[in-house]
Amino acid sequence: MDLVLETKNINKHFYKPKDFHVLKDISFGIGKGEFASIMGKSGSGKSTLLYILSTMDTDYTGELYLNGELITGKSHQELSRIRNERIGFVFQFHYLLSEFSVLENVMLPAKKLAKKSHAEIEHDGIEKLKMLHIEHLAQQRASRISGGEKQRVAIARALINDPTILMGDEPTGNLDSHNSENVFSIFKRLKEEQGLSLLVVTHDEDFAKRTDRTIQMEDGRIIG
Ligand SMILES: Nc1ncnc2c1ncn2[C@@H]1O[C@H](COP(=O)(O)OP(=O)(O)OP(=O)(O)O)[C@@H](O)[C@H]1O
Repeated sequence: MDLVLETKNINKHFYKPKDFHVLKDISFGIGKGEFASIMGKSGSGKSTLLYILSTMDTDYTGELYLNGELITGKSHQELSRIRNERIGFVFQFHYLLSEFSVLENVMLPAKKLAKKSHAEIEHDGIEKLKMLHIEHLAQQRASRISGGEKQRVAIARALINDPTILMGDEPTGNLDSHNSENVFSIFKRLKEEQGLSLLVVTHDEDFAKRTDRTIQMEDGRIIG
């Protein structure tokens, strides 16, 4: 199977207030079209790992590959481009710009990439909103929509540059069960209809059970 993401022996320490070995020999891969979840107790290292996988943290040893390409060791400028082009990220909180419209929020990462014209980006933005059944909210201010809708806008924004992998750090952590189910269905559909790969940290066992694979973490290690 083609791996969109692979890690080899990732180790990380925090040195303050004292030496703490937070990630220990993390080696695993995510295949194309795979929907994987990461579970583990609070403090087991899930967010720290996701920070490294999303190329935001470069302070570790070991190797990270995206689509077979070694990412470790690249410059911050290169990493910023790679992140914007290939990785979509959804957080527990939506981080939308509240004074901007829904469509403007969704368009932002594509504008930053500056590969397409404004009209093309707008067209893509509407397409993503349609895919998530929220095109009727396009001109609405982000501050004036519901929590569940905001998370769907955040997903649309994460998809605007057609990433190869979508990562989530407790993307349903702030949602009620109805909206959590909605987000799960969207992720499942993205996998099935678009062959998107997904890697989601969750505390929700029901969510994790329904993914293709759950990676269990304990004390900085993968234990299953
Ligand atoms: N900047 C830091 N400096 C020192 N220790 C840190 C730092 N960030 C996190 N830690 C510690 O590293 C460990 C792993 O943290 P991390 O946030 O990755 O856990 P987690 O599994 O995501 O937890 P949660 O489920 O509560 O979000 C914790 O013991 C935490 O206190």
